[in-house]
Amino acid sequence: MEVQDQESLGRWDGLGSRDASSRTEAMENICQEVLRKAEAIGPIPTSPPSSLASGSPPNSDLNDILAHLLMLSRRCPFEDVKKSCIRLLQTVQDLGVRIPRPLGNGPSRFIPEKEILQVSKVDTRTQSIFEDAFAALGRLDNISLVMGFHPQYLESFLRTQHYLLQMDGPLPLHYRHYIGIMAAARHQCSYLVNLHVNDFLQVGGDLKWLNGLDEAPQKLQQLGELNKILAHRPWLLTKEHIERFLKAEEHSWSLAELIHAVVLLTHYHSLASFTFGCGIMPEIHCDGGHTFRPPSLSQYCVCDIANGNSHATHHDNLFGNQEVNGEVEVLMERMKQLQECRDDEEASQEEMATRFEREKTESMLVVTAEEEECVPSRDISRHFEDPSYGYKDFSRRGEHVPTFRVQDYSWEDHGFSLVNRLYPDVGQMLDEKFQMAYNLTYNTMATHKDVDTSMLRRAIWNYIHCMFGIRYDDYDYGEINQLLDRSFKIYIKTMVCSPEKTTKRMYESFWRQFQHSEKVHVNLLLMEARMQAELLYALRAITRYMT
Ligand SMILES: CC(C)C[C@H](N)C(=O)O
Repeated sequence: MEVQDQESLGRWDGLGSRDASSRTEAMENICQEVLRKAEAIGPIPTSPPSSLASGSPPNSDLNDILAHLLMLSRRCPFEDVKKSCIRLLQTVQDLGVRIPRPLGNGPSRFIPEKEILQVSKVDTRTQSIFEDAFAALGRLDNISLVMGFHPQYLESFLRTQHYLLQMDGPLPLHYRHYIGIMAAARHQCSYLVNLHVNDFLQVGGDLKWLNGLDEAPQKLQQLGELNKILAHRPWLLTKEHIERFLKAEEHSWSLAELIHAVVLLTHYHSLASFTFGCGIMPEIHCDGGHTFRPPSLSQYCVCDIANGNSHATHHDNLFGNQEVNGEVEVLMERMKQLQECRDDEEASQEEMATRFEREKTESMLVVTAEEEECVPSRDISRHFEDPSYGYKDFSRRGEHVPTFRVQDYSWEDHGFSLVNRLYPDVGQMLDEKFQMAYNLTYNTMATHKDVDTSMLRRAIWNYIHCMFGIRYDDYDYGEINQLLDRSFKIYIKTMVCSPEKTTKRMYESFWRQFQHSEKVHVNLLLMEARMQAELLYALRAITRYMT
């Protein structure tokens, strides 16, 4: 693998104890509380009260605990805790209390559960990363489970996220989660909104703020505009925007606070892309992740009943895969040819610039399909004003995206050192994470081994930057059209620009012969490239303000 020596990166600090016994004790306390509550309910009704018909039984405290126990019984990486949760649920059920069951099959709507869980079971390294993540947050979320396909990356991701959210830093803890909510809400990502609403309340956040940005402090309200621009048109950020933050008479921001906020915003915009891009399911203990209703036959797909399938991939066959045979080989052949031509033909600077401009303009015109509207499970629009301000508003009009030349402002030479100066360890962590995503390879292409995939991975990364107007003058953008086909571009464009519109069909229709782990790998590239692009614009504006 081309990645850095993982051991040298070390484990992240301050993650709490990995010793399971203290956790078990805490679990036992919860268990006893649940039992006490369960007994207090008294005789259990044989026919469900009307509130059950809507899927939510009356005692919501108890329900929360039961939902939590259910989550732990499925997701806790410590076997002993997991077992005691299962036992406890059983006991509660024996008392006649209805216990919840998970909705859906596993962490992703797109990837069969069996494939994801297999990975976490066999690999001891992944197992220990999962344990650390659990110890830090008291949960192992679906995002981490899916990223578990790529443990080196996951480790770097979690270390950064943990640092941004929980370690010493310029912004107070509840602000951090609130900013996460604002950023996720920009993309209607109820999955991330729900997670951070819980965290926000847990660190003492004020319930009132959740009614909308206008009920949050002035200081956070100021971020609304930045959130919007960064998420949809980062090239419009100017030093005047930055100035408004730093020079505000009241509620002004320090540079360090602003950098912290910018990193959080970009982190959650791109994580929303990953969430939709991989079809991440609601967490078991959150809204939409479980139900108290008994299973009803009508909810099953007939094919499931007929063939005992518990996941949805059998629908794949309906598309027929005749025409995709050989897709990988064709792509590999193209890579080989490009490699050969690279050596004997050099295009002029003008020609290279034209190729970039052409690709940039074309990328604006790739349409993201809109047939399947997504329904957010919680009313999150209240978290941000002006919900109409999205990518489509200007892409339809064919807005001109100015060109940003990396030789004038790059992450390596400029952005990195600015972040490092103002929020030291984070610069380092982001840098490691970017490199990890960019360099990660297993030298495979579907079933083929020992393939150098750097050309393909670079094309993906540069295509995303190209959509944001960012140009590398040593890259021949002609390669992109050779390597990325239409359905792949549609997926990329949707996932990066309007992630909430990503559909299962889009996920299935690109790279049909590739493994799910490779599609997740693609998502990591997309997510990190997007984050870096947004950051570059924000940091450039900050630098311009400072000089
Ligand atoms: C995204 C994929 C093309 C990655 C490829 N499987 C590799 O290991 O490099």
